[in-house]
Amino acid sequence: MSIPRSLARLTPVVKETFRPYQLVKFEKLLFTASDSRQGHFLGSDLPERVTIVEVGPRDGLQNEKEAIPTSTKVELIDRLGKAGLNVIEATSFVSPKWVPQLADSAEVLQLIPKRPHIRYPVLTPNLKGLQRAIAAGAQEVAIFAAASETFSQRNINCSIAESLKRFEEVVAAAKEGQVAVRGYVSCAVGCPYEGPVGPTAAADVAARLFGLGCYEVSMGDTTGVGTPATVAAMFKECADAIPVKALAAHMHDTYGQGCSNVLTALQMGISTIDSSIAGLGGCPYSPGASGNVATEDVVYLLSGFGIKHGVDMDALVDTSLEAASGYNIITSIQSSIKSVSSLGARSEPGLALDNLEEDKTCVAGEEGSEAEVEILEGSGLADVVVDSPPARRAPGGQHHGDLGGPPIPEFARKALSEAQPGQPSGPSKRKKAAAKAQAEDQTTKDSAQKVAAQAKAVYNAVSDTRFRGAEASNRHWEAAEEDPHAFAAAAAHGDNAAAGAPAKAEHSNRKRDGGEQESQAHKRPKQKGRAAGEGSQQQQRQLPERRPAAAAEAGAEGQPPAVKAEGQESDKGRGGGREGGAEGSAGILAAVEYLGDGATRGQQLGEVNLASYDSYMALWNGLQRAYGKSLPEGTGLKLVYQDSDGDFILLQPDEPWSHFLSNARRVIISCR
Ligand SMILES: CC(C)(COP(=O)([O-])OP(=O)([O-])OC[C@H]1O[C@@H](n2cnc3c(N)ncnc32)[C@H](O)[C@@H]1OP(=O)([O-])[O-])[C@@H](O)C(=O)NCCC(=O)NCCSC(=O)C[C@@](C)(O)CC(=O)[O-]
Repeated sequence: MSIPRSLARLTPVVKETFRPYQLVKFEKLLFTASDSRQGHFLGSDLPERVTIVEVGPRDGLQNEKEAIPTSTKVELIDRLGKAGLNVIEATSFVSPKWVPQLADSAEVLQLIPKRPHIRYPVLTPNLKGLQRAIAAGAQEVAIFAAASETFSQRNINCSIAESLKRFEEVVAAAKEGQVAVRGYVSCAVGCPYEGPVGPTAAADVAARLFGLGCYEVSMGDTTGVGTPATVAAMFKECADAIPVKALAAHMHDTYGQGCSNVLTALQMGISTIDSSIAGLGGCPYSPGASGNVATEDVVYLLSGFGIKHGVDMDALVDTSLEAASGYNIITSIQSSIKSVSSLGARSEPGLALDNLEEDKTCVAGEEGSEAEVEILEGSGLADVVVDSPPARRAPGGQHHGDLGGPPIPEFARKALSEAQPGQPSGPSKRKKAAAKAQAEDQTTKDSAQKVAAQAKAVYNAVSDTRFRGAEASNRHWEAAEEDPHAFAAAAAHGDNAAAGAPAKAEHSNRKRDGGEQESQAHKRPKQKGRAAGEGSQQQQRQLPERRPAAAAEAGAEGQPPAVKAEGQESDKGRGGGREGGAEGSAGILAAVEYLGDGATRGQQLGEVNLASYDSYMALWNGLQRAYGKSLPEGTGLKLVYQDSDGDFILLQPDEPWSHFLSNARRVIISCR
């Protein structure tokens, strides 16, 4: 697999993120249902063809912490087009102050080598965005409303009603310019600020957008909290309000429900699915939301049903691996976590169906043939050749992808079982041949042993890779506990965080799980947002103030935000019961240190009264105001705190505030 320089920065992390279809040529792995069952599932008619709207270049890249070069974005979009995706949401013409990652939208749109059969919609939040998009050559735009008031305010700085008024003029102007308009409804089942959203609220906004003239309305499970049950209820209500053909599903995968929710949408007759290459994505204004459902997973799901989608899986997977390695290490780790937890199930979609016809099932290597197993470059596993078909897991069998153990590729498992004395040895044809001629039997045994050895090597190497990853994380942690500054530096530095931050995020979440949960949105099994919320922090520096005016914030411009424990009104009722640390009856004092280089390393800056702040954003802003000017130019401010166990934790934007208050002993400002 050749990896273009501009796209790739192959990291060890990526080697751990593979899914079966990334190792084995797709068509050799896929299990499909028999022809007779194609298009039907549990009594529902599934669409014959699905349009995939690839949103990675927009939804994915809007969230990246590092600036992605324009040329890379253009290359990614072009490769996605070459892989067969014919609707690719290319970028956003939103305010660059709000989403700096997509500030080069005009250049991106202009530079994409346009292919006649491909559409390149772009997001436009207002008339200004539409005008910019049209000037850059857009032929299709998307407007985006929300079913939740708070999200609407946070995302586009206006109420739902105001946004719809705004969109009225956008749609009118677009029509005049013969530009097609798609609509989005964010938070269609849940809101990161308000919790569950009822189906009627979502359907109302969908109907309004459709009424304005959107040819299609994509229902967004922005935070990925939806399950087939809630998603079905939402789509049912929407389908009562607008034609099903005008509905699309835009699912995020925070809880691993993405594909299930996509299937639910398919069962309800929806034939347009949004997805994102490598599962990139999230929304800068939806703390904790993870990526969109991965395009590879959707393609795999569709292929399993024999539903047409027009995408070349191998080209897609190559692009995905390169995108994951070249763009965002953190995303790769998240997708690793995701794939580890569900790898077994993902590898065998057909097994969910009864009455599979053996003969119509493709496997990784027909008998007597060779299935080339493509192993990622540099993993030491290249050029493994397997000449045995894989075992198929009995329904209800163990999922080897579950956390706690490395996934065992199916073909490896089969080969290993063949090598066990007393085990049935492979397909019946081989058995018969062995019975006919002893010489042949000997050859078969030799071959099986060879395969077993190869498979074992694969398995060991896979285990090793994962094990090394875990070990690296542990080492990172041990080092962090010995030297908090080293940890803060590592956490503040994207590359170093690659090995340790997710582990810490998990660690931090485990800790948090024991603490008070502030809202539904925080009650998730694992944090899937950007580790340490770096993107949000970075953005926060550049964004207009959007915190409610009532939010408490001490400290005048240029002054430390709080240096005394007394006299803070907002301290009341907070911080009681905290042991140790500098804490007064009316305040929670935490030392503020600056993690710099050389002489500035570990410099004590002052103290902050944490109880003066009611949110992560308020604290961040206060510290930025107080100390930002004294930090070296270009310093990105990150917050690390030491908790009551002495652990150092990178403060995340969605950390339940009361938990943070009751645990933080020391705040360290780190920089990069
Ligand atoms: C809507 C606004 C613009 C309002 O932002 P605002 O600050 O309220 O707007 P304003 O009209 O007061 O303008 C403020 C400044 O922004 C400029 N401005 C204003 N508009 C534009 C524009 N279009 N392009 C370029 N510049 C613009 C404007 O000219 C002015 O510049 P200044 O005079 O200060 O120099 C802002 O809130 C914004 O850009 N928000 C975008 C947020 C966003 O992109 N969120 C992510 C996408 S939505 C999503 O991901 C969900 C989705 C779609 O995937 C579905 C799902 O998953 O649920």
